[in-house]
Amino acid sequence: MPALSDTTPRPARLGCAGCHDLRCRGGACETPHDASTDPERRRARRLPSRRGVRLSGLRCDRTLAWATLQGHYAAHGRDLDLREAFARDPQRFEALSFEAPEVFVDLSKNLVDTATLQFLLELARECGVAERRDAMLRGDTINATEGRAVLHTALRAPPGSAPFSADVHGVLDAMLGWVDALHARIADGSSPIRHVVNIGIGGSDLGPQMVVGALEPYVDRGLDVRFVSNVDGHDLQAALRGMDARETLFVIASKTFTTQETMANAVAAKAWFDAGGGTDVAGHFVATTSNVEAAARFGITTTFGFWDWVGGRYSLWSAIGLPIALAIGSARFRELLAGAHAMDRHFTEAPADRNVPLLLGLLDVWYRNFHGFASRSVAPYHQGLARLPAFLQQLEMESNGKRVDASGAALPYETSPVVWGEPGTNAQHAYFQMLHQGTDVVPVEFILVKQPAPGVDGSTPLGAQLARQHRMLLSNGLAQAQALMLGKTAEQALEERAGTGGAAEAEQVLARHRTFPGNRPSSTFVLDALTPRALGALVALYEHRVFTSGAVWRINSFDQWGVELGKTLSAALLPAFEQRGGPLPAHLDPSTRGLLGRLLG
Ligand SMILES: O=P(O)(O)OC[C@H]1O[C@](O)(CO)[C@@H](O)[C@@H]1O
Repeated sequence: MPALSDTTPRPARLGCAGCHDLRCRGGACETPHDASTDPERRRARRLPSRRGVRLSGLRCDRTLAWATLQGHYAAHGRDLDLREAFARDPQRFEALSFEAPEVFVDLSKNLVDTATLQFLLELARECGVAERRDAMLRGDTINATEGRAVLHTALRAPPGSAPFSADVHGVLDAMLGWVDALHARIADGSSPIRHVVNIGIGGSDLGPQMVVGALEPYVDRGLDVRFVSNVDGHDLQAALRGMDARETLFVIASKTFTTQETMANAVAAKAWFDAGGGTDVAGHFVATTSNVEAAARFGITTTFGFWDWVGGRYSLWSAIGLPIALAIGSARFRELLAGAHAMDRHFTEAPADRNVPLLLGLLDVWYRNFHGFASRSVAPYHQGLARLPAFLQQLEMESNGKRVDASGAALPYETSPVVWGEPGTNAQHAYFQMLHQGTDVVPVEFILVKQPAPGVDGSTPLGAQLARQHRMLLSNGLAQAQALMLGKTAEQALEERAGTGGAAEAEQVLARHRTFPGNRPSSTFVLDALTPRALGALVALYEHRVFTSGAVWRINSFDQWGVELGKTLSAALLPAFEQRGGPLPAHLDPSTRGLLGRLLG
């Protein structure tokens, strides 16, 4: 078989080899070009820049708006009753529902009124959210602890409209050209590739995996795209079961190309490929990374690159999106980018009081810091979005799960809520009991998609049945939001069982179990259809929402130092597992030592 790389463009250019700055054309670079080999200089380049930690605006809890919101919460917010609010204001739905590109958002079932939103918008103004957004879009080093700009928005901007446009579109065109060529060869029978296995973890897995699942009806050329992330070898084994090495393309996806799990799985994949009679590693392994040199050392010659200003959890728009493009084709990948760009423009241009990501981020602050709600549940009523909660866990909790501000000062207020969820209707039969009757209030986010997948229509008996099921799905989603808000009184519960003949006392007790407090908040997002464009817009909506709450909380939403300690300790423990039988390390705490003994014994 011809090597896949034969027809491929050269690896993506990653900017100046010395300073890794894409703007640098060599001659203008003040950093000696041999600096990349000098660890001291490399470290120095990563030091926080002063520019990055100089934050505009006030710390949120020192603003006037914060004090106003505290008063508003005590006077109106804490006791706001949604049922009364709707009875008082027949226009509440119209006043509190919003249009963003591709996504309609109903916030009217939340514990807010228009005054709450005005005070929250004032908070955003005092905290300098718009200034921070503009600094991000300009390419300022807002990720100060890593000395990096944050420019995922540039990845989906049309040519010439954002920083690094030539580089971004150079890689994008090369990657999509490569995808088109492979698809053409699959179509004319000259490529045996049938399966793609993306090996990556975190941002190099969750985004592409979520998108490929969501856009399954758009899968092109019948390519079967799978994802392997866990260092647990069962993950890889399960993904490869029944596959033929000659028909398999591996995408090794890692921004750093050093991540333990991904590297281990890549080695295992290579062993599987060799054992399966594969000979052409260069033709069956490609890499998506910002560390082209490491990919080359692995023996990979086809690499699509990206830049240090693309954070892992914001990277599905970059070369990390290769498995998405392989699954749905280049034109639809461009639609995904276009949808995200439309949301970027909305976030930049829409007036604050109609700016949906801004309002959602502020609502998160309201619930977290004033109501004290510690978690939010996301319930997509679409099986394709099954991995959305997992994707959002990384996006939101890795971004905003911080306890110091961007300058390192300890924060006296709470930051990221726990984000969790499952697709409806499955979630209803699992944890919705707690949402309706538990002791904690958990705001819920319902995501409803008006139209079923293309082809689900009444033209065949199966299509008609699936269309009916789609109607069931939507009625379930809508009903759950209704039930959370309306609840059921003890009197209603008693009334329902009137005449069933139960003893009065027993009926009273039962009614208490069958009572729902109601007044539980939810937001409902409505998409017309789960198209690539709509999904792009939805994901960008979440990205900007997380940016907004992070900016109010004054944290660096773009680093992730909290994942480092565990990695270091794991590397220190590994030798004990590898040299089985040797003495246990003496310095360990008694619990870790005891468990280690148990595992090694
Ligand atoms: O793409 P890489 O470099 O393999 O990193 C994978 C993931 O690991 C993390 O650094 C966390 O461990 C994420 O932020 C990132 O998405």
